[in-house]
Amino acid sequence: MFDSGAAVAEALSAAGADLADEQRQPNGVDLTVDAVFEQTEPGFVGRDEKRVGERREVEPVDGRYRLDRGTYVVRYGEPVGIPEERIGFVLPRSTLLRNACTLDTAVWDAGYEGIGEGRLDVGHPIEIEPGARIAQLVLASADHEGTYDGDYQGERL
Ligand SMILES: O=c1ccn([C@H]2C[C@H](O)[C@@H](COP(=O)(O)OP(=O)(O)OP(=O)(O)O)O2)c(=O)[nH]1
Repeated sequence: MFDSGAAVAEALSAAGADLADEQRQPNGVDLTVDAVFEQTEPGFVGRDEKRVGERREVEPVDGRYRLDRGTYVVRYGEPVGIPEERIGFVLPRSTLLRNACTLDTAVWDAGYEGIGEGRLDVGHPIEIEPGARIAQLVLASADHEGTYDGDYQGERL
């Protein structure tokens, strides 16, 4: 069972997000793009440790990110808080898909609070304005033991 968009908006507002009316959708809340990065060195995923590799921030040109084909990392503009008994998924706005681009999401855990990131795949060059809505967060009911207490807890808050 998924929460209504109003319930998702309530969870984000409780986490400190200042939502515009157009971000409130029937089934979720749109997230905006705050920054775009290109990875410049390998990251590391080991058995016990992990590290995010260096990246370079893409600067807008004449008010737009002008992105060539490739894989980028985006930072979302809103603080997110995933309530207990919920799991979050961030899906791409369909206009991205309609333009041969997409976003990938991992699991947004119950108890996570922070300003998260996602992978933006650009399959055909696209222009995106900083602050534009690019994704939608939905919340579903979920059983869990414990809440998120990992390295990204509280990131960028
Ligand atoms: O696309 C996503 C998915 C999740 N998150 C946030 C919420 C999530 O709760 C947190 C940690 O995600 P995950 O547990 O998948 O990361 P990890 O690499 O396993 O890190 P950790 O070892 O801290 O669990 O990152 C994102 O920013 N982007």
